[in-house]
Amino acid sequence: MIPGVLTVAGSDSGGGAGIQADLKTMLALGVHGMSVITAVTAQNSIGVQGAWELPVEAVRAQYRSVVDDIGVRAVKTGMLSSAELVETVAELIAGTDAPSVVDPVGVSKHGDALLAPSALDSVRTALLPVATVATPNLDEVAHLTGVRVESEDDLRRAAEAVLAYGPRWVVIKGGHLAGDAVDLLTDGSQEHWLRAPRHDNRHTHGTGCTLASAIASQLAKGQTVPEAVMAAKEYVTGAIAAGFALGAGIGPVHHGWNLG
Ligand SMILES: Nc1ncnc2c1ncn2[C@@H]1O[C@H](COP(=O)(O)OP(=O)(O)O)[C@@H](O)[C@H]1O
Ligand SMILES: Cc1ncc(COP(=O)(O)OP(=O)(O)O)c(N)n1
Repeated sequence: MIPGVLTVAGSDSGGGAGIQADLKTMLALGVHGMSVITAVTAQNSIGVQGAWELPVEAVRAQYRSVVDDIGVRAVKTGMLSSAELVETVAELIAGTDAPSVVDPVGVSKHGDALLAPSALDSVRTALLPVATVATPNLDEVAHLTGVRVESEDDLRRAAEAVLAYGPRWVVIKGGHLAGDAVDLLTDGSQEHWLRAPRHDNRHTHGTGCTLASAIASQLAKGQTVPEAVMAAKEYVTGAIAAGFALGAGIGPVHHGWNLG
């Protein structure tokens, strides 16, 4: 049976990040992707031109439709926009018997806000505690914990600060540091350093969404968290290497790079 994976995230009209990146990743990794749309963005390679949240009852209804009938083997969250949506999604995940990958999306690559500042506390106190794996980037770590990562040496301190909010595992994404693309996966006792060569490719729109969806896809196929994160890192590294120009700005990663 093909395992089902659910993404709870915002729509990116340009197709590089958000729901669109998640569903493409899931197809490329051989799982059945399903979606709960939390917000719609007007977005392209140069930025986010507009964003509209869906009502809480629309999010709840989409989630119940999928989980109650089809069932899910893993859940991934992305753009949640408001405190009310963060708290609703946290409650839904807590009641679902499947691993969850929480990408605490705050701001797009172009600096456009995808989460209200007033929602940060709900991410800390409601969403992170129900995450199997949290995948913050360095900017999200700084906003959530106050820890500023300037080099690889700071990644362990950042991971400890995020783990204090309760996710079982955390991947601190060091993608915005100079040098190799190094991420740290830890549950507080085991540590796995994931290192890949930095690809000198400006077409990196959607890297974070792609990594988190790939982790959820591998978990749905029965891998352990370390196995899933290592396989996801390999997938996102290949997708970045094959990223391509589209529009006038930052193009998307190539989600189908592994399909031949
Ligand atoms: N230029 C790059 N070359 C190789 N890997 C990269 C590059 N940029 C980011 N990554 C990797 O992509 C993944 C997503 O990280 P990042 O881009 O920091 O996330 P986000 O999109 O949330 O800011 C991480 O595994 C990171 O190490
Ligand atoms: C709708 C939507 N969700 C999430 C993001 C952020 O995606 P990410 O993978 O972190 O990629 P960049 O925006 O950093 O390229 C988004 N842009 N839109």
